[in-house]
Amino acid sequence: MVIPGEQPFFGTASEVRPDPELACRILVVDDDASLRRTLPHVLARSGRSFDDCGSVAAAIALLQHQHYDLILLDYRLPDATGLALLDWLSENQREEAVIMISGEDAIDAAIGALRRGADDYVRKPYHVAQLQRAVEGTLHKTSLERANRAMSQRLRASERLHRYLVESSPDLIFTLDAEGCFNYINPRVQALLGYERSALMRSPFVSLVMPEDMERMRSLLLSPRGIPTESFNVELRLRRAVDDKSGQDGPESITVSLTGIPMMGREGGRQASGLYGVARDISERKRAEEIISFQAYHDQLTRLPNRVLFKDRLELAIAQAQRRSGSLAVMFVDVDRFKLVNDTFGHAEGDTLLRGIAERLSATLRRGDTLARLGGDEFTVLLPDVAQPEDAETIARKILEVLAPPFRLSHGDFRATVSLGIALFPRDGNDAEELTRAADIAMYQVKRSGKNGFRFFDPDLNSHYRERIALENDLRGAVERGELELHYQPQISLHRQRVVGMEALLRWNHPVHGMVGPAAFVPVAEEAGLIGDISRWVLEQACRQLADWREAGHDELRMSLNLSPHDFDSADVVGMVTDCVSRHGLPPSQLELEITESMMMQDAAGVAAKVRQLREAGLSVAIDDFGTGYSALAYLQKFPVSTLKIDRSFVRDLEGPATNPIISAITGIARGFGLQLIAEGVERAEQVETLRTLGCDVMQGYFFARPAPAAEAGGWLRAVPCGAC
Ligand SMILES: Nc1nc2c(ncn2[C@@H]2O[C@@H]3COP(=O)(O)O[C@H]4[C@@H](O)[C@H](n5cnc6c(=O)[nH]c(N)nc65)O[C@@H]4COP(=O)(O)O[C@H]3[C@H]2O)c(=O)[nH]1
Repeated sequence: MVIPGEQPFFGTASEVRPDPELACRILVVDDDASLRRTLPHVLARSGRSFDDCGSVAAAIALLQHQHYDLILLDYRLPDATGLALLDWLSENQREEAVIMISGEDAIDAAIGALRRGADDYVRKPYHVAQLQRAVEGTLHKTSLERANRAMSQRLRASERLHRYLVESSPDLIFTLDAEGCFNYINPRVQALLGYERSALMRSPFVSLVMPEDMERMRSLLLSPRGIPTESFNVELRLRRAVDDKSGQDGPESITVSLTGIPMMGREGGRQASGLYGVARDISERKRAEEIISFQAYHDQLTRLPNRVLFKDRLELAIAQAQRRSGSLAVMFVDVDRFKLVNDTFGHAEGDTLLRGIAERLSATLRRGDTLARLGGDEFTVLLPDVAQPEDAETIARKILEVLAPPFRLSHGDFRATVSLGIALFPRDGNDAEELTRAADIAMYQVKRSGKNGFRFFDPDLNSHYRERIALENDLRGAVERGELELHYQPQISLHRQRVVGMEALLRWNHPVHGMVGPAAFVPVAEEAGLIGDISRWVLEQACRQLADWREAGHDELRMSLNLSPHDFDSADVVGMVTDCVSRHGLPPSQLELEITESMMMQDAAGVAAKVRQLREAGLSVAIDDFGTGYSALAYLQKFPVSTLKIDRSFVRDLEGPATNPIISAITGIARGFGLQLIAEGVERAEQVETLRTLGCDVMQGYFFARPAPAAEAGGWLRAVPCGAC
């Protein structure tokens, strides 16, 4: 369809109103030269201009280059009659008005002229006033005709424009009669709903409405009062035609936003004579809204309800149970050793396992139950209708059973077990939070007592675990919230009279409890699977600090930091450390990782191999509590460490020079294996003396300095802490 030009429908006043004063050109065609001279004077008016000529041929020559408003045409001309010029004008579809002036008596001449399109006929001799009247009258008439033509043209253009706008609208536009039946509908209906326009004419609008919305629309459109008299906007679903030809079924309906505007009767009555409706297809938007809302309330990985939706459902179930004095159960399910799968086989395998577990759990539960994934390896179950605790117990057993067969992962089969805690409403809590926490505590008790089982909440153990769980919850996100800090304790060489190393020691600046030591939270972090992130943070901070101190000129300084046994569970501990060291441009030997003797003894995740790789990468490795375990010597063969730290307990028991055979043995071992030796926990001057005489040079302890923030520790690099002086 051609888009009609956008002209204003109402032209300017001057365009449509006839105005005799308007500029106008008049051509006088007469062989009488004196008449040609006189007429312009006689007919002169402001805005009028005149041309003249004496023959038909001369007139045609002028008309080929010029348009006139009026021609005063003599009948008899030397080369032809004025009729010839009239013929020419008509052949050339010219719009000039013509007044034929003639000396012919015969009425036929006048009739002939008027038939051929002359607008008026003046017979010679004429009175001047007669000619003037004829001229005025003709000009007035032609200007009226012109205005009329312009108006019709605009009307046509406007009609085309409006039709175009309605017919090519992306929205469905229609009108309904007073009975709610279509009496106009634009072609868009074909594309949107698949119906022929003609098929819908005279049929009721509600026949297109889906059953879910039918009642609403029926009462809106077909109330006893008839079509509504106020505009309205509703969302509704319209039925699509079944496409038999293409065989494609497509969606059964589309969702539209319908704006209805009543068309009031012409008499200005209160009754609407029909309805003008515009329906916009909002199916896409609706679908997007549904997806967004699904994502907001569901876990992406398993597509199970998430924490928010679970809480919502639980609150609803509690309200219902309260009303009917019923009971319900909440289960907290935590996958045992999940972190091991994730760390050893990678996240993709971890995800597969979680999806598999979610599927099996879903299949075990009934329709009304809710299984949710809270995040990580934690699932919760809401059993909204349990008559007695045994019912929940039966389901818990079923869950353990259904998980028993191994899961097939690409690395091989994995037997997943879960720890499951159960809380009952109203016995263990009155609201969603209390119940979930109680189930969590019960689950935690299962974990502590060997995992792979279930347990009901036991209020006697409540307060202890509550604290513990609160700590764990606080600890989540402590890194992001910037609550962790590193303090540094100097390691001093007596011989060199300076600080040769710093041990990075973790602190948690808790918003309520203040500065918390690692002993209070590192085990919790390890159990909760949070230690990996914390260790990564410690490594990053310590390396950055060492790089700063090196830049300040302390380029021989060594940095020690503690790794958790759990860090060695992770496949990429070596990569993580070497990457961090090289990112900060540190010589690897300047970073010392402290591991404990117990880690070596367990060697569960191949600690020995990883220590070897770390050593091969040039890093230093220290045994932190050397001498506290057994068979220390045997381990030294297997673990190529670089440093032994004499445990605090031996230093504490030092009584006098050479009285401690263990320390003598350790110093001997260090010498024999070519290892560095550090005594830790040195608190008194006598201990310093004894250690010195036993051959231990590097010491660390409160005697020299307590661990302190980097700014203070930096000061010891310039002036050795006083104990060493
Ligand atoms: N009584 C006494 N104690 C002294 C003396 N000199 C130092 N200490 C304390 O002894 C601990 C030495 O650290 P550790 O044996 O590696 O033992 C550390 C280490 O095993 C662990 N830890 C510390 N920071 C981290 C860390 O970043 N990651 C991991 N995984 N564990 C850490 O927490 C343990 C305790 O750390 P802290 O509470 O900082 O306690 C530190 C330190 O403050 C002294 O003269 N007398």
